Amino acid sequence: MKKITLIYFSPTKTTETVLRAITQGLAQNLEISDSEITAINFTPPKIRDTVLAPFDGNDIVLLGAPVYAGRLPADAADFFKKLTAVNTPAILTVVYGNRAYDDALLELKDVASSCGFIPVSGAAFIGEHSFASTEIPVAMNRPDENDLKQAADFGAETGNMLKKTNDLKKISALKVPGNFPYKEGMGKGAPDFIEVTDSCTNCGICATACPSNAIDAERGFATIAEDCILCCACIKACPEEARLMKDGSIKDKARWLNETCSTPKSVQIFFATEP
Ligand SMILES: Cc1cc2nc3c(=O)[nH]c(=O)nc-3n(C[C@H](O)[C@H](O)[C@H](O)COP(=O)(O)O)c2cc1C
Repeated sequence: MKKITLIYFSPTKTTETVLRAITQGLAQNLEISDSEITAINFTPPKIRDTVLAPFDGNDIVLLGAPVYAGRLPADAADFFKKLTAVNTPAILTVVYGNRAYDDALLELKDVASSCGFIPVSGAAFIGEHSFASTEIPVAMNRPDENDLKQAADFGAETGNMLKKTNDLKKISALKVPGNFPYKEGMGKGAPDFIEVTDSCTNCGICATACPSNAIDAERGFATIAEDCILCCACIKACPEEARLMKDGSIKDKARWLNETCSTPKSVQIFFATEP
């Protein structure tokens, strides 16, 4: 009996939504019950201290992360690099905000391979841009119903491929777009771009949502700029909409994305061999 494990970083939850839809199609295709499915969401920093047992040939692992500056977020890459696997098929997914995914899927493939996974399929999905708001929309409401149908179909097609493949070691290497050396990624640290308004009720939901412990409860839940990774999870999680993007370089970037990346992009999927 096969087990499915989803391992993902997803501050604003679009990657999580896509991975769950892929899993649904895969599990249905391979007749794997819910009790054999485990989700490891390593967005909260303390989860990243966990050392996972090695995966083996009874596992199917889905790895997922958003695209940050055309790369994997550094925290996601660092966690993935600690995984180990022997003869384990991996399904790779990056989710990007309708600009481009550049080298992120290639980077994920390279990291997965270096951990011992056998990448069998890969995909780039579109998610609402982290910097987007109702005022400055970018890829709003993606993944939409159509994206999620494609995600489930992608999972099912990967299932078909796995059923036809007797020896994973014999499949050809997965090819995905991207270049090596990769684009320069982003480090930690952000401009002072978030304002906390009087609507804040000190509920602390923003601090819990933050993947980099960058919210200071002692200072009115202000963002600690040097620890911030710009993910905007705190803005999107606030039930009072008390966290706003200030005028400045990040808001300008959101406006640029709104003007430049408004044509909806399509999902792209890749298989190591024909499903
Ligand atoms: C710091 C940062 C950099 C980003 N860089 C890109 C990018 O290079 N290309 C792109 O299309 N989207 C980019 N995005 C948007 C995210 O990839 C997108 O919103 C994704 O759906 C977020 O995933 P999540 O909901 O799982 O957090 C970036 C977002 C952030 C916060």
